[in-house]
Amino acid sequence: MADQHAQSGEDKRPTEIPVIRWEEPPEGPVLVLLDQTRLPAEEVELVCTDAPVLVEAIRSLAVRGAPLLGIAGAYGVALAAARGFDVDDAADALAGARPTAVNLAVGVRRAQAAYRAELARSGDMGKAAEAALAAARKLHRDDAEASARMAERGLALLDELLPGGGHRILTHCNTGSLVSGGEGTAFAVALAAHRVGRLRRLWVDETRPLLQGARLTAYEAARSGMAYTLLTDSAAGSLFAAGEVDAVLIGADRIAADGSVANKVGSYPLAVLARYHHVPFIVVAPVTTVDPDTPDGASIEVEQRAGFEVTEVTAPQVPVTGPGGGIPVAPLGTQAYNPAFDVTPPELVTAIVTEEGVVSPVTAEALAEMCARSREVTIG
Ligand SMILES: CSC[C@H]1O[C@H](OP(=O)(O)O)[C@H](O)[C@@H]1O
Repeated sequence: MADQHAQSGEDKRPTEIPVIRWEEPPEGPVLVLLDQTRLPAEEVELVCTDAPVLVEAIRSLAVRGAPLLGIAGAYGVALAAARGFDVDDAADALAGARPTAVNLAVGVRRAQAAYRAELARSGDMGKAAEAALAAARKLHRDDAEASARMAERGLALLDELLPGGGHRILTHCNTGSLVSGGEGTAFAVALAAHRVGRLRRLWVDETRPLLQGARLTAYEAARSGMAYTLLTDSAAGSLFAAGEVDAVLIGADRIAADGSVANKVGSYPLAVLARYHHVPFIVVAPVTTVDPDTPDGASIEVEQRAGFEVTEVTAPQVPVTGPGGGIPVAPLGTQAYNPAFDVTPPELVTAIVTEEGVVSPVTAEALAEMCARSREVTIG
């Protein structure tokens, strides 16, 4: 099978530009983002001066991926506070920008709570703004640390489940440095395996309709020097049938209390294929993605996105004619079904890998115990 072997470059972060950074130029603080809608063709920075600009960046997926959304949301609250905007209005707009990834609201509310607590304590809005920024910076640091621990735990699990090394991993969407304060979630595990010579190949689902796999994961894989192969989402089944997949590694946007996993649309079919072909289906996500307040999969709000993302493709070098600003690939007026995520039931999940530990089998009790342990660590 033809391999797309990445050019043998040294292992480096997917871009020379940080995915997200806070800056304080003379004209006032800004949040600078790597615009992920422009990758892989261009590394373009997006400068956010207030919450509404950041809300649009979240909605357009210029900044995306559950853990990074939490970090960006927290910085967004700090930005509103630092620039004297209404913090509660900004927090509500940011938390509601995308409904499925619980991390977004978690990050926003943490920074908002820090702001409110300091304002109540000191009555000083400047100190309150600094408290919100400190909360955002802590979330950023904590996620980087969580990413490293998930990579370590995930690699250990792969080695346990697949003795002999030479793992052939299939992944979906994008879960690397572009969704994280560190090296990501599921992709970080593949990267760890690559670095110790135990990744034989990364199979990369293109991930229609927004092609996070083709545009972003292939980009990160190429920069890492690992062997990877891009495939259409519909080709995954034949890979399983050919015995070419040793494990599936995916991220998550929200994990309900019963262990149901919301992730990029196309994840559930992979879980069914994995079960049928007796292949481990592993979810890698920080504890901030587990939502004890969402009881089960049916309670997860799945973001429905605009149909033109399905009926059109965008190619910057080609004049666009479609109502969505893209090139129509379906008759004009075609209605499209475009859920951004789907939900995998816990019984199809082999393990959930977090920075606090591995939950397997996935039960509500095991998840609750892991979350309680995490809170003890956080509070401690
Ligand atoms: C590990 S978070 C990455 C997660 O986010 C992606 O969704 P989106 O690109 O719409 O933000 C996808 O669900 C990934 O698994």
